[in-house]
Amino acid sequence: MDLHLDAVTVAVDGHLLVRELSLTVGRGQTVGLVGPNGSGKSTALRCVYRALRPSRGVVRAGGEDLATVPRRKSARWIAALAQDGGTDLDFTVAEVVAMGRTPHLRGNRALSGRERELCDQAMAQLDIAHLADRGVLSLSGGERQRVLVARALVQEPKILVLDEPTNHLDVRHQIELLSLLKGTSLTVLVVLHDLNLAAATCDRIGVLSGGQLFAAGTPAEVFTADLVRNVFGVAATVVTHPLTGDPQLLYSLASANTSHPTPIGE
Ligand SMILES: Nc1ncnc2c1ncn2[C@@H]1O[C@H](COP(=O)(O)OP(=O)(O)OP(=O)(O)O)[C@@H](O)[C@H]1O
Repeated sequence: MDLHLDAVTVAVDGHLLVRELSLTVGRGQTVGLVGPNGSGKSTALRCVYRALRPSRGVVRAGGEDLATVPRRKSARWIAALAQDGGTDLDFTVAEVVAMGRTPHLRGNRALSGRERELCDQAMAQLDIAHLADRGVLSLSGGERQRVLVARALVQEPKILVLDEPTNHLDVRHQIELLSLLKGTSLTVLVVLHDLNLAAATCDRIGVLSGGQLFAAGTPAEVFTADLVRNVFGVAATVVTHPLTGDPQLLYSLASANTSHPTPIGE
């Protein structure tokens, strides 16, 4: 299922948080959204998983305007890992993962054998099977993050929306999660702060600055020294990864520009 943001604008209390954002994630593609803190990435994602309704513009999934799709139906299509996702209640890991099936359940129906197998598979894939009976409140940040990704996979969505999914993850789990995203046939829109991991993972990149799309294209098209300087205010050298051919950015601490770049359009 493809995902299309068409001139999405979000205004809150007179502030434009996202302006005229148009972005397409083709079926099965992984598109990364990058940009400085406060540039509107999470706000854009919230419009996709319907935590927020755009003030103007349309979000379409499979050609249908999400604003007109019943919530139960879109909950089956779209799984989200939000920045502040999770629960304050001490469910077990297995229970939280099984909650991913909620949009598919009617009444009090118990999980089928296939659904339980799906949960076990996701827990094994995210390396949390050994934590199945632990309360989620006792987990480390990275363990909890992996539980939430497993819950999203168990939902068997067509579209996966993830806001900084590598938060709290050690380097092995970051690589494992992003390899999983790269290998999946799902349509994925993911916010990432690590530009090198974004370049290695994503088919296409959208760069937000000041709530607007500053650039979009393949990682090689987008990640140039000029762009990184203009958008992030940082000097970087772009090299090609010797094994994968992906563009990778080398930074030097001495090159940090402490004056923040001016948001586009101001
Ligand atoms: N309800 C609100 N009222 C006013 N401003 C808001 C509201 N929600 C978000 N903002 C502001 O909108 C801007 C965009 O926020 P958003 O969370 O989308 O940024 P982001 O690019 O995801 O940032 P980060 O990289 O720090 O997670 C920020 O400056 C934020 O303070």
